[in-house]
Amino acid sequence: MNFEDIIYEKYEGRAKITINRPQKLNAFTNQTLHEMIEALIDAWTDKSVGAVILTGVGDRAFCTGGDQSIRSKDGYAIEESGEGFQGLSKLPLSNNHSLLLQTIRTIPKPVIAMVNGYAIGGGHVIHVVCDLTVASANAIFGQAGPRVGSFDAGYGSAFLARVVGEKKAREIWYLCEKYTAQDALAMGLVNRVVEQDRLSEEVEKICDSLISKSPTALAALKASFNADTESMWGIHTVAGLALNLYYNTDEAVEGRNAFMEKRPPDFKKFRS
Ligand SMILES: CC(C)(COP(=O)(O)OP(=O)(O)OC[C@H]1O[C@@H](n2cnc3c(N)ncnc32)[C@H](O)[C@@H]1OP(=O)(O)O)[C@@H](O)C(=O)NCCC(=O)NCCSC(=O)CCC(=O)c1ccccc1C(=O)O
Repeated sequence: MNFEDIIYEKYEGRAKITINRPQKLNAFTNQTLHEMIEALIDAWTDKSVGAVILTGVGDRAFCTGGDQSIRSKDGYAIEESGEGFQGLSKLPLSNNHSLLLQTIRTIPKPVIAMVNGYAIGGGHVIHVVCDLTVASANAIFGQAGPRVGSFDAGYGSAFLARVVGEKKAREIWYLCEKYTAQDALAMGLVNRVVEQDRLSEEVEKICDSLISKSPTALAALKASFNADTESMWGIHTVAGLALNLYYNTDEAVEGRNAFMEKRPPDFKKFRS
């Protein structure tokens, strides 16, 4: 597969996937997610690879979730996701996002999120399911769904609660505030915070350590850590169906339009 939305590199036992949509703060489309899944499967099946790095191009964003500019009433407009899209790119965005999360969890090699700026919305969820997260001091974390008419009621909420605790996870989703890298470190949302100019160096050091370890031991440990939360995949699948239906409502469209029109949303009339 030719990659357009990501940069995929392999070197010294690592596979590195870099989201390359800086004009949209590395927000993703179906095509982006499809490419990330394909790259992960390549890393999975390549015996020379011992660890995977996920990051975003530039120093402003890791990933800011779904590209709101191509989001329509039926979810995200597939026909606007680029010409010649095929295979997984034909699925609704939420399905591709779910498959990406599950692939990150299932690949029997450690996946490290290198967060170099905003990790927001569906982009935040991606780092949450990675095995490790290393953040630069300028990184900003948060969910945006209830503000922009979206939600991830699967791994995005349930697994987040396992990571930071119930109260904090509810706060993150309900209030849609932004958290600094130091906030994230304090709540156990990231493993390490380093100055921006040392981010790559720190991640490379962690990769050196990982690839010097027994790959089978790491794979077994990853599967074991996953086992306890595996049933969330079922919840996540139901939540994906609900999300696709929700995108078709006036309420969700108001959230999306408010973001695109740079105004506060007005959800009053949707209260029940
Ligand atoms: C990321 C921000 C906080 C950055 O704010 P700021 O620094 O003030 O910069 P801006 O001027 O806002 O942004 C610069 C520029 O980038 C454009 N942009 C930013 N994010 C997106 C995006 N996601 N899609 C499209 N475009 C984006 C922005 O419009 C500006 O463009 P100009 O042309 O220069 O005006 C802030 O930008 C922000 O809050 N962004 C929105 C993030 C967002 O809403 N993400 C989706 C959230 S949905 C969610 O949280 C749950 C759903 C979910 O997880 C999920 C599950 C399954 C499938 C998809 C999703 C999903 O994420 O939708």
